[in-house]
Amino acid sequence: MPERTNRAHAIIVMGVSGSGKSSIGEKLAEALSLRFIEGDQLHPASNVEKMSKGIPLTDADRMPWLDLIGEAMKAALAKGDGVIVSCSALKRIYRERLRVAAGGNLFFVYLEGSKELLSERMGHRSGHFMPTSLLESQLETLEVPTGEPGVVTVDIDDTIEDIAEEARKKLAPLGVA
Ligand SMILES: Nc1ncnc2c1ncn2[C@@H]1O[C@H](COP(=O)(O)OP(=O)(O)O)[C@@H](O)[C@H]1O
Ligand SMILES: O=C(O)[C@H](O)[C@@H](O)[C@H](O)[C@H](O)COP(=O)(O)O
Repeated sequence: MPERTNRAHAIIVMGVSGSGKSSIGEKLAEALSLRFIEGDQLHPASNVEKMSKGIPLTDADRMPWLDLIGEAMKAALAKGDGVIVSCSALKRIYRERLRVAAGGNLFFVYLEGSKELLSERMGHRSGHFMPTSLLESQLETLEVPTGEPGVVTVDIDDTIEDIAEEARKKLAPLGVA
């Protein structure tokens, strides 16, 4: 379990594509006065190209990307800054790698929602490289993090503001405020 202290924390807003990682991450960062990093922007070009073609990423594709996210969190924490990053973090081994990178000082906000709602939200998005056809493989790959240390789960069937507020309330007892 991450320590309860007043020091800077790293938070990853996680979930499958369309769950609202970018939207909630930005809102939560605003509420907690933390810097927000869009994890999608750290993907190597080859990953973006693959996803654009509707090809799911493999573990080998994701590892260099997770390491870049890990380095970004580590750099922020080293300066004493808290940071929020959006990252699908679908498997437990990915989350463990990210926890190690953040020196154990990492919390996850897991955005949980039905396939129908996720598909609807992905469908409404324009100009994004991720096709809705990849939702199926995202859901198959997802290992639900609920119950792991430092994880809070929030339901996405709400407004962006209320979801971010729910996440903030659930993080507060863990020492993240
Ligand atoms: N709670 C919400 N209510 C309504 N629309 C939402 C909500 N969360 C996200 N969206 C919209 O759904 C789409 C996917 O959200 P996004 O933040 O890009 O998700 P992700 O980063 O997980 O792929 C975007 O068009 C976004 O504006
Ligand atoms: O691990 C993965 O397969 C990808 O990282 C994926 O989960 C991620 O969601 C994409 O970057 C698409 O971006 P959005 O999540 O913003 O749709």
